This record gives sequence, structure tokens and C-alpha cells, in this order.
Amino acid sequence: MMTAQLIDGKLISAQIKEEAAKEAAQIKAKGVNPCLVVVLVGNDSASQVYVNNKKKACEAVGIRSVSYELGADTTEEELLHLVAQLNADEAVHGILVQMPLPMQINEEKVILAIDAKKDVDCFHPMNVGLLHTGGNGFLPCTPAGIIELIKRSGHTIQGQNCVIIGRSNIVGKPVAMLLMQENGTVTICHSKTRNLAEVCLGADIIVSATGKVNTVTADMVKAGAVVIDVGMNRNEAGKLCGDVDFDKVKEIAGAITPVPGGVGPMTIAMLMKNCLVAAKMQNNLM
Ligand SMILES: Nc1nc(=O)c2c([nH]1)NC[C@@H]1CN(c3ccc(C(=O)N[C@@H](CCC(=O)O)C(=O)O)cc3)C=[N+]21
Repeated sequence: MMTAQLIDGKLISAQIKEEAAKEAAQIKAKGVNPCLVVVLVGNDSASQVYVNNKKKACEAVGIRSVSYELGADTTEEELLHLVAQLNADEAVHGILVQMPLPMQINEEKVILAIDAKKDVDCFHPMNVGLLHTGGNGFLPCTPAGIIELIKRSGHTIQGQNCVIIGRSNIVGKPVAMLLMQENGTVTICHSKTRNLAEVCLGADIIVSATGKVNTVTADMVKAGAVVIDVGMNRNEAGKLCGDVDFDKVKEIAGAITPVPGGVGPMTIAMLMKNCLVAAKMQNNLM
């Protein structure tokens, strides 16, 4: 029995990519050819999958995509040199350096080196700061995808109790900011939070981003709550699964995202939107 509404990230992301394709055509009609460069260092197999998905999305939307695949032994200096070259290239609008990077490379240094105007991940401290002051421009891809999933599946954020589990720079913290901007009442929980189950039981919306299987179990979910699963884990059988005990939670929740097919595809759809924002910003089309 399935009581909860299944929030279809594949379907919603397809709609967003369709909208982006229309906008890409308009931008091209003005003589600008949006272009994303993805840089992958090393040969992590999960990263390969994501990078391929990004390429496919670019093709579908009509964004030129170029990828650089560098060896696992690439030095920080070499990567920074490539970033500088891409910063200077007027034909390149978006630069995405796939994380995580091999340990000889300082990720923060690389993020800082990317021109903030080309930072389609919205990881650069300038863009993070703008996000916090309500500034416009880039939105962080996974958090923005979560907001779209909630809204486009018919749920309101305004006035709702939103509980986030996880405080990472790429999901927990920025999604808190976006939910607050949507007038949600936000609580951020993490590994040191006391009475996590109790806090979650008060939530109308739960966002789990811990990377730990079974972070959210049925006893933690209020009847009818919206449950967004950002986890990307492998279970004992090697199968991709989220943070949420899906089979049991779906009997209690009002709506739930699956993994795969939930937040993941949305991240890529929102990346496409940021690439168009980048192309417009750099050509005074905003
Ligand atoms: N600079 C940078 N930017 C990122 O945005 C970034 C990154 N580094 N490093 C890794 C994470 C992870 N990430 C995903 C993107 C798409 C799916 C995705 O498409 N998932 C599909 C399929 C997953 C599969 O089949 O393995 C799904 O959930 O249905 C997942 C994860 C982007 N990330």
C-alpha cells in the first residue's frame, strides 16, 4: 500500500529542462551561445555518472557542453591554471569543477579561483554571501531543486515547520536559507542534535541530507508530512538508496521523493538554469 504522494523528480526536472530549452533558444537568437565547462579530476565512478547526466541535460536544453577529464594525479597548480584559462575565455559562461577533488588539491582554493560570474554551482563565497542577503543571480542547484520539487508538487512552504537534517555547505545550510526566503520556519539538525525524532515529529516538511541510510524512520514522521530525501547511499546490496526508510515512511508521509528519481535529476535541471543565468549575466541580457 502506498499512501503518500510520490514526488516525481524525473518528471518535474523534464518540465524545467523544457522551459530552459525555450529560454536557451531566445538567448541564442540574441547571438549568445550558452556554454558550460565541466572539469572532472580522477576517475570516481559515481562522478562519471553525474558528469554524463550533465552532458545529456545540456544536449537536451541546447547548451554547449565541454568536458575536461584530468588524471587523478593532477596537481593543484595545473587545475588552477585550467580554471584561470576558462575564466578568461569569453565563450565559456559556466564552470563546474566536480567535487570531491583528489586530496592533493584544496577544494576551497579551487572554488575561490572560479570567476564568481561563472560559478554555476553557487559555491563561491561571493555567491553564497549574495544568497544570504537575498541577492539575485545563481541559486545553489540541489537546494533550488528541492524548493521546486515542493512547490511544483503542490505543497506550500509559507508558515510550515521545515526540519533539515544535515548542515553541509552544499545542501543543509543553503536549503535552510531558501526555505526561510519562502517564509518557512526552519530548524537545522545535525549529528549533535538531541531528540532528533521529537524535532522531526514537529515538521511539516523534512529535508534529509546526511548521507546515512535510515536517518529518517517512520516513527520520526508526522502523518501527512512532506519528506525530501537528498541522500545518495549504497545499501548492502550495492543498490542506490537515500537517507529515508522509504517503504515504511511512505505509509505515514503525505508526500515523499524517491532515490533515484527525486532530488538528483532536479540538481541537474537547476544547473541548466544557472548556465542560462550565467550566459545572460555575461552578455547584459538580464
Ligand atoms: N561541483 C559539483 N557540483 C555538483 O552539483 C555535484 C558535485 N560537484 N559533486 C557530486 C554531487 C552529486 N550530484 C548529483 C547530480 C545528479 C545526480 C543524479 O542525476 N541522480 C540520478 C541518478 C543517479 C544514479 O543513477 O546513480 C537520480 O537520483 O535519479 C546525483 C548527484 C551533483 N554533485
